[in-house]
Amino acid sequence: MSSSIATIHRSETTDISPPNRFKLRCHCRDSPVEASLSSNVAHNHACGCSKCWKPKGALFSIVAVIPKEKLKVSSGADKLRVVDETATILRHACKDCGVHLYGRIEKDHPFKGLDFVHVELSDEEGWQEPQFGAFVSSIIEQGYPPERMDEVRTRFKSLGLETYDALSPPLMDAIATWTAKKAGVL
Ligand SMILES: N[C@@H](CCC(=O)N[C@@H](CSCO)C(=O)NCC(=O)O)C(=O)O
Ligand SMILES: [Zn+2]
Ligand SMILES: [Zn+2]
Repeated sequence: MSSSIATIHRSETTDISPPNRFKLRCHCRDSPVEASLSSNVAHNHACGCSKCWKPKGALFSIVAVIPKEKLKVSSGADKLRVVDETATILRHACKDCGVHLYGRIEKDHPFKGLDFVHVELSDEEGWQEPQFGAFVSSIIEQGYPPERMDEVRTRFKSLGLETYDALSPPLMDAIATWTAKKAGVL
């Protein structure tokens, strides 16, 4: 399946050696859940949607993708539960602290094969920096005053980041391409 989006992402991620050096940890002081990542992430972005995990008080989540075979839960797997079994992204959260360790897509979907992760759960440096703001208008759905959206978008701009009310154009194009191929029109 060389044309799948997962393959495209795989070729964009950078291998880190030695494998499993980089760990994401939930916020539990005792026995945190731990996921080990063996490559860097891709398409890191600030997401304003209501479903992605963000620290208390934050307006945006920082979330990126990694091929699912590059992520292993290395500790505390028994503490994970899926937040919403009906969602496209099955977000696996710690039952005790609520932090999302990874989100996996199991259904037929252009991003199947990728896991969604939050690199701020790692102590290490060197992760891909956020590349854009996604689902920015979605913060209004969570109570942010619409008249203050200019401030938010201006702040992104000052950081050199474009803002979108969906994903970035390359990701939206990849979704549309997958859909068109599935429908047989491409
Ligand atoms: N307005 C909605 C948007 C939710 C949404 O569509 N989120 C995107 C991006 S999450 C990572 O970037 C998505 O793909 N969701 C699929 C899923 O959550 O399963 C809201 O704010 O809830
Ligand atoms: Zn926890
Ligand atoms: Zn999101």
